[in-house]
Amino acid sequence: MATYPSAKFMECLQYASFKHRQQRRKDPQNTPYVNHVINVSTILSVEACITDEAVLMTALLHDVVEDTDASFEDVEKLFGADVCGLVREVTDDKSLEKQERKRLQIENAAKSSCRAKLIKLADKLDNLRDLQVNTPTGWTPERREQYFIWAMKVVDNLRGTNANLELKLDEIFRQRGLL
Ligand SMILES: Nc1nc2c(ncn2[C@@H]2O[C@H](COP(=O)(O)OP(=O)(O)O)[C@@H](OP(=O)(O)OP(=O)(O)O)[C@H]2O)c(=O)[nH]1
Ligand SMILES: [Mn+2]
Repeated sequence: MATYPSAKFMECLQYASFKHRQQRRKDPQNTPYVNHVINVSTILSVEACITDEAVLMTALLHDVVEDTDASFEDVEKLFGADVCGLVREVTDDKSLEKQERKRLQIENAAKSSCRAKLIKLADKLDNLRDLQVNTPTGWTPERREQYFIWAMKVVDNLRGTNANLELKLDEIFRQRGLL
């Protein structure tokens, strides 16, 4: 009989918390960055009832290549090709201009695999929940509002993936007057 959480899931949690250890979120409380990736994995497990372990592990690793010195090769060596392929799907190319990265998130959302779409939905849900209560340091109210508008365009290209997550996202968009 399988026991949970698995050793590889725990290793993933440890790796993510180590790699993000020096990063903080942009909220006024300077929350440790790892709280965000734990939230994304927890949303998928608790709110979306996902049991696909590679998806839950990738949620923990979804910003590790984008935002730390970890490489895809490191992730593949430690956690295998399946998880690494998913991390690739949810990683922005930081060498591109910010505007282009934002445009590509909208465009690439539609082309993503179903499993990557789940992680992208949970990622946006956590970021938007945070934005409902916080304005990131240095952001104007307009920039915060623009994030909701842009996030809805990304989410629109992820639809048909998980009814529960999409309902929760739509409730936020409704509250902002976007739906
Ligand atoms: N809501 C919120 N976001 C924060 C906070 N700290 C860091 N972020 C990150 O900031 C990004 C949004 O800021 P932008 O200025 O639009 O984008 P940038 O950081 O990529 O330049 C989000 O990335 P994203 O591309 O939308 O997703 P991802 O990078 O998390 O995958 C989010 O992860 C915070 O305290 N609250
Ligand atoms: Mn994220």
